[in-house]
Amino acid sequence: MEIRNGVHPVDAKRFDTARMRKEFLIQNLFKQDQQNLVYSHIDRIIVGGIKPVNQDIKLEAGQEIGAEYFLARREMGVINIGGKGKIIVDGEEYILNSRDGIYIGKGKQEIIFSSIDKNKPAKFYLNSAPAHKSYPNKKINIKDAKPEAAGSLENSNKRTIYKYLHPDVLDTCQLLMGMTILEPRNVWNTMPCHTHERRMEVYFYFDIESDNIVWHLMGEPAESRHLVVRNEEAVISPSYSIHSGVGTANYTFIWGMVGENQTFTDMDHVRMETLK
Ligand SMILES: O=C[C@H](O)[C@@H](O)CC(=O)C(=O)O
Ligand SMILES: [Zn+2]
Repeated sequence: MEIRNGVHPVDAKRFDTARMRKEFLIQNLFKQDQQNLVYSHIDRIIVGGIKPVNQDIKLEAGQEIGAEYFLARREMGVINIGGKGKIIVDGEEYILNSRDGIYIGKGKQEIIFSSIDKNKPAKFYLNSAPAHKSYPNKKINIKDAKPEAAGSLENSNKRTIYKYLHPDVLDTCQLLMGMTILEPRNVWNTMPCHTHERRMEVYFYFDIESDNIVWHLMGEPAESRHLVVRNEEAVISPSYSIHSGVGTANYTFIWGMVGENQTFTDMDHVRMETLK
């Protein structure tokens, strides 16, 4: 498991492109037949990709977690962005089509990921956070997720925010997770932007076709920086950082949040004139 430390905003001001990418960008998430996890010391979120092709993948804890099994003291959300897949949780089978998600609660011991068709492998994107109470597993189809229409054509940011792991959909200890889909010819996300001092967030961008890119904007509002993000890459966003982006074409992203509360609207909105 790769470990990432937190970054102080005063230090982050001095980072060059390479250092920005080293600290905040997560690349190569999906490695064939491997579990691939990044552990951030920011709220101890784990971000991962699992792409089973020729074999099933059983989720292993690793010494970084210091527990007998991965979810001994954690909870997890998974959204499949690839072909049809299957997750077996302590013997119970869940079939996940593309865009289906699942919440798996603390205490579940054996979690096995597989693809139904190895020519169209599943790609399981996961977020996990510390948890101290066990809530039931639940599969979430995009139709079960709580949708919120956002943006406008005039601002090139017409999109729908689908809340998968959200108090209106199911109970979790702290993890919130969802997927935002931009409409064709709309390229901006989360602008006007916000921070949320009480939660950190991770954005995972996908559906970026061919050689298009997303310019992900981050940093303190008056000290903004960018990361050039390619398909299936994620960005760690500390609480002090804005998280917004503009693509050279439309794209989709999954956001995950952990921290102090689960109030989606608890955002510190940034006025446009504050941005620098
Ligand atoms: O705190 C909330 C998160 O930043 C996202 O849900 C925002 C988002 O998906 C969007 O505006 O498109
Ligand atoms: Zn946010």
